[in-house]
Amino acid sequence: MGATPVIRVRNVDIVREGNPILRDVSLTVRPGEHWALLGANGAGKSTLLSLLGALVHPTRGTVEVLGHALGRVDMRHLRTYIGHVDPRHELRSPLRVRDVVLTGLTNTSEWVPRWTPTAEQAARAEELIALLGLGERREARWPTLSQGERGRTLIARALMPGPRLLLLDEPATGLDVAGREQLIERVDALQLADQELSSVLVTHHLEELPPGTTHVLLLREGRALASGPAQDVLTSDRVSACFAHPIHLTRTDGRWSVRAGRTPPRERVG
Ligand SMILES: Nc1ncnc2c1ncn2[C@@H]1O[C@H](COP(=O)(O)OP(=O)(O)OP(=O)(O)O)[C@@H](O)[C@H]1O
Repeated sequence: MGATPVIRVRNVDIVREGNPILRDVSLTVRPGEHWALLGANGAGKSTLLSLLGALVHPTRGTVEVLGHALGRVDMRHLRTYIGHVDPRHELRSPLRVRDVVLTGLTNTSEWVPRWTPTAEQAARAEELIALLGLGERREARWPTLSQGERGRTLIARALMPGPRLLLLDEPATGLDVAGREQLIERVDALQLADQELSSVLVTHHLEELPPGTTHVLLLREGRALASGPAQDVLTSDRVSACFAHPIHLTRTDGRWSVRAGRTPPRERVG
């Protein structure tokens, strides 16, 4: 608990066009913690993730990345500590999986002409490709990849510079059940492989939470409804309040599932 937090957000407000989008939100992510941001559509999850990714400034409050305050140091420098997986990644050239992963080092979508990775960098790319379960697809070209393979390629790409924090914005959106399960399995594997890495994952779906999720922040209308260790925060009552709908929550083998409707208190989680 003594280690410098990877991210410390204190009493942040974000106002856009006069509308409050985040209100008095605080969040501290420590090394090795894996957070999930949960909330209904429009709750402010993606806005909070952009703040964590040093992509936007708060209107009020403070954000520190590894002890450096946003606004006092170069945002681009801070971003080198953060791997942000953007599902809207635009790539025009038909690069191979291996080369897409290597563009994480140049922080570009396309391959930078005349840039050559070192042998060590190429080996790291191969390691990440294997870790994300893409070994057999390493030579495949981007346009031929399934959505699930693209998502996992982008996670490997984000990890290339060795960030301290990985941000995942709804990584399972659009995946079929097999694609979703492969993704969760791989996120689980990488969390186990690097005990220092922290992550923050945004989702609406509790079924998509990797079993290694340690902490949860429930957002409702821009406010933190609850925040803390997953087993404390993820109760049927709290999740029902977060989504303004009665929800029954269960946990089996480390994974969560939900169904609508009230159940007798003795059957509820928490
Ligand atoms: N630049 C902006 N100007 C005005 N309103 C904005 C802006 N960006 C986001 N919003 C509004 O802020 C609210 C929160 O948006 P955000 O995308 O962070 O929510 P979310 O929880 O990620 O939603 P979803 O689950 O639908 O992706 C929404 O009502 C959105 O319309």
